Amino acid sequence: MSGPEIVLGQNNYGKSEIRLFKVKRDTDVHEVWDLDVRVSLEGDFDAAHYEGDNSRLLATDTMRNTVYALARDHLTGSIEKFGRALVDHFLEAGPTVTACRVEITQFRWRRIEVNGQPHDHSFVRERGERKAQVWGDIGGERRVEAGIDDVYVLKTTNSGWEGFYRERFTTLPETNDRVLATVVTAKWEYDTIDADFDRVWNGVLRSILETLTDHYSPSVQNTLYRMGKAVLEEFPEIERIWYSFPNVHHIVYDLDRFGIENDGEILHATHDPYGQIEGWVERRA
Ligand SMILES: O=c1[nH]c(=O)c2[nH]c(=O)[nH]c2[nH]1
Repeated sequence: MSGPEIVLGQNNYGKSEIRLFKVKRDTDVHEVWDLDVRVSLEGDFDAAHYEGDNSRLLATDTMRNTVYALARDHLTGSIEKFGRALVDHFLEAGPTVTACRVEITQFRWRRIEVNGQPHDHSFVRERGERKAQVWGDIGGERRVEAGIDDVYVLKTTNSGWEGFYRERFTTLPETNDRVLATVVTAKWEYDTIDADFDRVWNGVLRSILETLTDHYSPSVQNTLYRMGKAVLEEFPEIERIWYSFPNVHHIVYDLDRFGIENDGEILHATHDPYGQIEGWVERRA
C-alpha cells in the first residue's frame, strides 16, 4: 500500500508574543527585563496533521507557562543566555521535537537620573530594541544570533549622492550635501554560544553610531559596508553582520517659488517611497 498523495511539508509550531516582565528585587536596587518571546518547534508532528492525534504535541500554552517558569532562575543576565536555557529545555520537553528556535526582543529601560544619580527603581523606556535568536537541535548543535532594531539616526551634513549611473529615466540631481537619515536594523551571527553578549551588543551599537559620524558618506551603501567592517574588526566573535537601512529622504523644500532663500534649512521629511539598502558584511571564507 502506498502512502497519501498529498503530504505534509516543512512545518513548525509554537507561541508568539509571550510578554514577560521580570523585576529583580532582592536588593533595593531593582533590575528589569521587558521581553517579547517567541518559541517555535520543529519535529515529527505527522500524527497531529494527518490523524488529529495530539498525543505527542506539547501545547503552546505549556510553552508560554515554561517561559515564565524558567525566567525565575535563568533570566538573570543576557537574553542570549535565557534563549539558550529555553532551547535546551524545549528540545527535551516535546516527545518528537528535533529542533527549536527561540526569538527574544528586549525593550530597554534606562534608570532615570536624579541629580546625576541613577535611580534605584524608576526607569524610562529607551528607543531601540535588542534582539536575540537561539536555534538548537537534538544533535547538540546551537547557534546564537543577536540584533538591533528601531534605532533612528540622522546626520545633517557630510553626506552626499553623486556620480550615480544616469540613463533615460534619471532625473535626480546630484548633491554633495544632504541629510542622511535611517532606522537601523542589524543582525549578526556569533561563532560561539558563549560570548559576553551584553558587552558585545552595547559595543556594536556604539560602533554603528560612531561610524555614522566618522566619514563623508557618498552613499548609504558605502556607510553600510563601513559599519560592517568596523564591527567585524572590533568583535572577533562575530562571524558576519547584516544591515537594513531605509533611506528616509529629507528633501530640501522649494521656497524659491515664494522668493525665499533656502540654504538646506527647510526640508520635507517624506513618507513617500524610500530607498532600502540591505546587505551582509562578512569575513572572507
Ligand atoms: O545613498 C543612496 N543610495 C542609493 O542607492 C540611492 N538612490 C537614490 O535615489 N538616492 C540614493 N542614496
